[in-house]
Amino acid sequence: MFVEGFKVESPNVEYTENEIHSYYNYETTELVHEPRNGTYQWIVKPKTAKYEFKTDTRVPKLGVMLVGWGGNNGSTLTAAVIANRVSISWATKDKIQRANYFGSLTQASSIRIGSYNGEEIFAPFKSLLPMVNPDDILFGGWDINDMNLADSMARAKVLDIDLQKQLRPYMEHMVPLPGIYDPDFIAANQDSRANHIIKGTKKQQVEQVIRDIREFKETNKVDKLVVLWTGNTERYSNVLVGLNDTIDNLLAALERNEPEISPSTLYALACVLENVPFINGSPQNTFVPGLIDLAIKRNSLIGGDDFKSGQTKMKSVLVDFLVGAGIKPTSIVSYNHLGNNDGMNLSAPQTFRSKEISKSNVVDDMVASNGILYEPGEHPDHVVVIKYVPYVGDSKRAMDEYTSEIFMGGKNTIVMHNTCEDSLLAAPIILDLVLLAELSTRIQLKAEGEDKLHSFHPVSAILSYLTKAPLVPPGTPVVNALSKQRAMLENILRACVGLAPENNMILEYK
Ligand SMILES: NC(=O)c1ccc[n+]([C@@H]2O[C@H](COP(=O)([O-])OP(=O)(O)OC[C@H]3O[C@@H](n4cnc5c(N)ncnc54)[C@H](O)[C@@H]3O)[C@@H](O)[C@H]2O)c1
Ligand SMILES: O=P([O-])([O-])O[C@@H]1[C@@H](O)[C@H](O)[C@@H](O)[C@H](O)[C@@H]1O
Repeated sequence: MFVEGFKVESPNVEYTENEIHSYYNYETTELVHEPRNGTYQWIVKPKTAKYEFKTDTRVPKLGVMLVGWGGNNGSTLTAAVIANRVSISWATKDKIQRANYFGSLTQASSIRIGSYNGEEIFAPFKSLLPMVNPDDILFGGWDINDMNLADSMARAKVLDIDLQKQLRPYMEHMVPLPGIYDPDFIAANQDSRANHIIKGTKKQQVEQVIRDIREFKETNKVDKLVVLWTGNTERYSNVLVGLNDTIDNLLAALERNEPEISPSTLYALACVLENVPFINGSPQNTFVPGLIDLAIKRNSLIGGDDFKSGQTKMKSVLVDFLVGAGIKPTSIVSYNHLGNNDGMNLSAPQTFRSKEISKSNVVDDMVASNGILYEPGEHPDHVVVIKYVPYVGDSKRAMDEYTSEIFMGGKNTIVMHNTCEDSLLAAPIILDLVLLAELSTRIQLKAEGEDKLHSFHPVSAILSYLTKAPLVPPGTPVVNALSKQRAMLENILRACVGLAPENNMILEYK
């Protein structure tokens, strides 16, 4: 059965006018590797760590500024939020379609809250904690191309024409702010698009972005702002001692107008200096070490990298299933072609390499988890191919082949074909990223022994479910298995309302 909402009644949970306060027992383990009876053994000691969570339940008026607002993802998301806000429905060849948020974890998935009279009861994921209603988000942003959002939506060729016609009046007055353009970091084929640029030195460009942020907040009277990069994939920046390896070196490099500082790093720098959350939806290494250190020093949320939307999301499910079932993937080939501007930009070797890295590393944690299947350092063959085929537009064709070793020398090959508008996969991911980033800034926690409540670590690991290459705090393990990422996120939010992790034991019925 599905219910619309719930309230927790517990001696460990207190609801006040503006807060939810929970006192939580975190059941974990402590491992030691010690001699026992003359030989070293791994000893597992169950441990209960007491935590306190405090969530500010005042939902802000949220502004979202997208870098690359005029792109396929940016225009599609903006269109979808408007369509939901005004409840647009439109004619398709199959039926009258209504706006929805399918593909969004926060808006269209559910959680189990328990059993009632022998029936499993589920509630909306978003009912766990007060979240911003996406219908209320105010969008803005930057683009190196000056096209308005209605024309950008038409250029993207993602949404049905009848829907586009209804949306045009809402979007034709939306024009991105000029963006920071550096042809050295994206494909040369993007040069004809770049007609809307912030002039000046890199430092002057950062200062302009800061002015843009302040003006957007003031003009729109938003309480909070999140900036998200959905611009073109850049090549990796060289990480060099003396350039971007420390805060001081990065800021000094900015003063010297060093060419090796990428546009995405400049936007991120502006946001960290303004304490505005910045999320990287692309695979490049925007977060160079000096920037990460600055974000930590200023406790300014950063998250990324690269939306996990399709082929890689499926990979992080399938490989988790195979390895978890004791089956040994030995060859993974991921091919796709698409014809949108993203695909055109990725047709350059240097930008493709950024994407190849984020699409390839996603199986590392799952492979490393099973020493029965894999020798130390052993990995499946893993190949990623992306081709640009203009005719198919945003309708990405993904073809995957997984070959595995199975019982008694057998082999199994799984082949998948997956076709859909890439932007219709990414747009709801962008929504979840900005909503969860905003929510996480309203949560404080304190472990037993800490003297006061504090925010999550500014390198936002709880966004991992939504990214191909999760950015995590230094020294933190990277988890890519989708089920574990979702469980981590859900269970942290459950802890904020004093609910135990969903352990699926259902002992009541065993
Ligand atoms: N399923 C998906 O669509 C998906 C999944 C994962 C990652 N991504 C990444 O999301 C990004 C956007 O994808 P898209 O399909 O919307 O691409 P797109 O090319 O349609 O949009 C990118 C937009 O960014 C603009 N731009 C480029 N550099 C800029 C800069 N420095 N400042 C401001 N604007 C800039 C471009 O003019 C363009 O309008 C890409 O990097 C892509 O790799 C997309
Ligand atoms: O998310 P996913 O389907 O694994 O990966 C996708 C790639 O297959 C596609 O070629 C690229 O254009 C998208 O930006 C996205 O990164």
